[in-house]
Amino acid sequence: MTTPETDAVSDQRIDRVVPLTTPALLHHDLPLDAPLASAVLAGRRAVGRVLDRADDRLLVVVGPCSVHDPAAALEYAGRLREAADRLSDDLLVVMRVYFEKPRSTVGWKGLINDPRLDGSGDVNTGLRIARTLLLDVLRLGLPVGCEFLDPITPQYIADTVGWGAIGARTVESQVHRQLASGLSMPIGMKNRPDGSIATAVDAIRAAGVPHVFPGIDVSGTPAIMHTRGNADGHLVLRGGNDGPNYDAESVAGALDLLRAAGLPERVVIDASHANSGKDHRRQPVVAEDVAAQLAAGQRGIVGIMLESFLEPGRQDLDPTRELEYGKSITDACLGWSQTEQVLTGLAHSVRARRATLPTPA
Ligand SMILES: O=C[C@H](O)[C@H](O)COP(=O)(O)O
Ligand SMILES: C=C(OP(=O)(O)O)C(=O)O
Repeated sequence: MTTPETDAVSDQRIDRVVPLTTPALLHHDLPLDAPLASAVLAGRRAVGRVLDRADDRLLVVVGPCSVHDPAAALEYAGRLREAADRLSDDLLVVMRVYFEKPRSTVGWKGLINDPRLDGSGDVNTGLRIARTLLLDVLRLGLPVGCEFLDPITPQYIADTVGWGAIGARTVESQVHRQLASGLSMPIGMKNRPDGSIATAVDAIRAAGVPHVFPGIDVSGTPAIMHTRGNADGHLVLRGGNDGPNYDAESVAGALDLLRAAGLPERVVIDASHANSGKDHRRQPVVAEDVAAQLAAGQRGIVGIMLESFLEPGRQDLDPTRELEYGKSITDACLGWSQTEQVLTGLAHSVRARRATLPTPA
């Protein structure tokens, strides 16, 4: 029996509750068929081989800071696919297809949360658009990379994902470390926004072992998840409040921390975020420095992340103005032509690094 008192206890700050579709329903409507599932598995294996240095190519996670217009993202994917094919001897290209944006304070939280870009929060539509695009990008022949932010959304989309990230703002969170321990793909742990690398190293260790925690299963039913641990965790250096951490000295320091923790000595360098001061024009500078480290024989750098879209820069989400096609509404991105130049330069440096290694007998 409810009374005014019992009614007044719960959900006092919940304005509305709207039913959410289940993961199983979304999978039913938008299935990952057998050929696409094979492509996802091949992508994950390829990433794993680069991380383990069984493959001497460079992992490149490249694409928009966030997807807000699936048509533009798909056009981008078409261009990236051609570049990825051309450079596939040296680069393993994964497209950033980011739908969940962690905000420093407030702001648009990504296409899953708000697909209409107007605060209406139609998550059902957001999930549907996101899964459709993920399948489309896979069909084009590119593995996809996502940040996992919400602990519920992975059941809706994670089957399509070849590489995942836990972001700088959530890397210390037990919820996200547990989540990573159960995710099926390699997960990059970013250093904290204040620059703490030790926190990301802790996250790799925490996600590397089994956990038990409440979650939802694919039918949407509350479930107790018993995970196996994720052995493919790795560090992503994205710079911090006190400056960048992509330089050779920072990389060496990060590799030392990993060694001391008994973890594989491998890092991915994020050329954007605090490594570029969010100025897209600095991403090529970071990439050149990384390329020089590779050419000098640094094998600890296994990958790089670039924020890139069709058009350079960024634009504000302003409801009174039409958005410019192919331009980021979150962080500033490299434009396409510059992206191609950066990718070509990285491929050269991978060849130079290969030349520094002894030829196998
Ligand atoms: O990658 C995107 C942003 O850097 C991240 O979401 C934080 O953005 P904000 O500081 O503008 O909120
Ligand atoms: C939010 C992101 O990065 P970070 O967590 O490093 O700020 C991102 O890569 O979109």
